[in-house]
Amino acid sequence: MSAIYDVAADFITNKSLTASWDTSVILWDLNAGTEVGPLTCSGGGYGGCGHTVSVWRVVADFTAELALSGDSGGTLILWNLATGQEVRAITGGPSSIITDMSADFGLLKAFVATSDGSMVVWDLSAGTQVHAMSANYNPNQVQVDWDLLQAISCDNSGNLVLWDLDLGQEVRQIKPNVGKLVTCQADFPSMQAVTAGDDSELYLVDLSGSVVRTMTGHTNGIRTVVADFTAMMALTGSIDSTVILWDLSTGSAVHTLTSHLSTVQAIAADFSCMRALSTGNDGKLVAWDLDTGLQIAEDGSHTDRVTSLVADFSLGKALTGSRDTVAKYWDLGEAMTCAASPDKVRTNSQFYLDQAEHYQVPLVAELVRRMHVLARMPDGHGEPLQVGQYHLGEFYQPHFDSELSQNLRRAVTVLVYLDPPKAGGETIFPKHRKCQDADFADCCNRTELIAEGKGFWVRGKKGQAVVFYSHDLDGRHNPLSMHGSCPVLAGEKWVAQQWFRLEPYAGSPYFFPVADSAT
Ligand SMILES: O=C(O)CCC(=O)C(=O)O
Ligand SMILES: [Fe+2]
Repeated sequence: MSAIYDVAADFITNKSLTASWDTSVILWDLNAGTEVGPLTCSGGGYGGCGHTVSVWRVVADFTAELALSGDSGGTLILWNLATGQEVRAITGGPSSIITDMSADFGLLKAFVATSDGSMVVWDLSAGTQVHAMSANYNPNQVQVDWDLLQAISCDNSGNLVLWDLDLGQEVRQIKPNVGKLVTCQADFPSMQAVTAGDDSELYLVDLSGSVVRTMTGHTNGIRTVVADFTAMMALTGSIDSTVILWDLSTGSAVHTLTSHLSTVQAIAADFSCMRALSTGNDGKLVAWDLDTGLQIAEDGSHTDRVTSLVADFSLGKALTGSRDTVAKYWDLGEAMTCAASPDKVRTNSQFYLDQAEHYQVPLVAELVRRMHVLARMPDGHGEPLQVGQYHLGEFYQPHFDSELSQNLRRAVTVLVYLDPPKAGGETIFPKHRKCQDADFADCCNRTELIAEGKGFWVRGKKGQAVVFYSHDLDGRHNPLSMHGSCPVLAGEKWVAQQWFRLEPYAGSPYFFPVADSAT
C-alpha cells in the first residue's frame, strides 16, 4: 500500500475504506484489523477496471453497502461493498482532480467538485450528469444538505458559493476577503456558514449574502474548520500549528490549543460533550477537553503527515489515514467517549387510525373529507389519519414531514387541534437551527428567537386547523416547512393530523388501484 489520501469509516458495522495514491480503494475490517480486500471488478486488476490514477476522495454508506471514490483524473467509481466489486465507472465529466465530493446513497446522487472549477451533480444510478455548473478557481471543499438540495463550496478565488442542486444553479457568491478559502461548513436551515483559508481569519457568514463576523487569532493560514451551529462554536486548525476554539456568537477565541509541531490538517469534534481530536503534518493525534482547553492524550506513532481523520465520539472510536501508508484505528478510551444522549427528537405518543375506522366512524370520515378539501388534495394521496397526544412536558423538536433521503415526500400536512393544552404546546415554525436540540425549549420561551429565524408559532384553539405545504408546486422541498411542538406546560394536548403524499400512495385508505383487465 501507498500514501493514504482519504478514509471513510463506520464504527457500528466496523468497516472502513482507504483511498490511496497507488490507485487502490481498500475495504478493511476494523475488528480484525485486516484487509477485506481491494475493491475491484470481476476481471480483477486495473485494465479498464478500478482507478488508474491516484484516488483523492472516498465516501460511503456502510449500511447501504455502497461507496463512491474519486480520482485525480476526474473518474468516479461506484462500489458495491457487499461484493467488493465495481458497480460502474463514471467518466465523461471534467478530467481534472476531484478535490471534494458528497454523495447520498438513498437518492443515488453525488455533488462533485474538480480542480478546473466544475461542479457536477451526478445521477449515480444512470452514471449521467444531472447538472453541470461551474465555480471559480479550484473549489477545495463542498458540503451538501441532501434534504434541502443545497450545497456550498469554497475556492481558491476566495469565494464561498451557495448552490441550488435542484435547479442546478449558483444562488450567490460571498467573498469575505481576497485570500484563498480552503475550508467551509454550513448550516442550511439557518443559512449560516463558517469559512477560512490563507488570510488566517475565520469568517461567520450569513448565506443570504453578508459576512457577520471576522475572527482574528491565527498567525498563519487556516486549513480546517469544524463548527456546531447549535452550540455556536467552531474549531480551526492552522499552518501556525495551533487549534483555536471559537465562540461564534461573540467572535472570541475561547482556547488556543498548542500541542502540535506543524500544520493542523484535520479536526473532529463533539461539542455536545466538548471533546475533540486534531491531527496533521507532525503525525500526532491529539485528544482535547474543550471545556478546559487541556490535552487529554496524544500519540505520535504516524511517521508522516496525517491526511484524514474520522471519529465517532459516542462510540469512542476514530480512524486516521497517513502519507506513511498506514491507517490506524483508535480506541479513544473513556475520557474521550461521550455518553449517548437519549432520543430527544420527540417525547409525545402518536398512532394511526386503521382503514376500517376511516369508513365506519362517521366523524373520522367527515374530518378526513374536510381535510382533503382544505388541502385541495385528491383521494388516494392521504396517509391514514394520525392522532398525537402530549402529556405535561412532552414535545416534538423541529423537523420536516418529508424525508427526502428516504424518498418520503409529503406534499401537505393538515393538523387539527382536538384538545389544546392549557399552556405551552404551541406548534412552532422556527426556521432557525438554534431552535433545535438543546436550545429548543429556550426558543419556546423566547419569541424573539423564533422571530429572528423569521418563523412564527401557532397556539391552536379547539377545532382549528393548521395547513402547511412542505413542497412548492414544482415539487421542490421548502425549508420554511420546518416545524415542531413546544413542551406542554399545563394540561394535555391532542392533535389529529393528515399527511398527504406528493404521489398517489398505496397505503392510503382511499387508494383504489386501476383494475388490471388482463387478469
Ligand atoms: O403537534 C404539533 O403541533 C406538531 C406535530 C408534528 O409536527 C408531527 O407529528 O409531525
Ligand atoms: Fe411534523
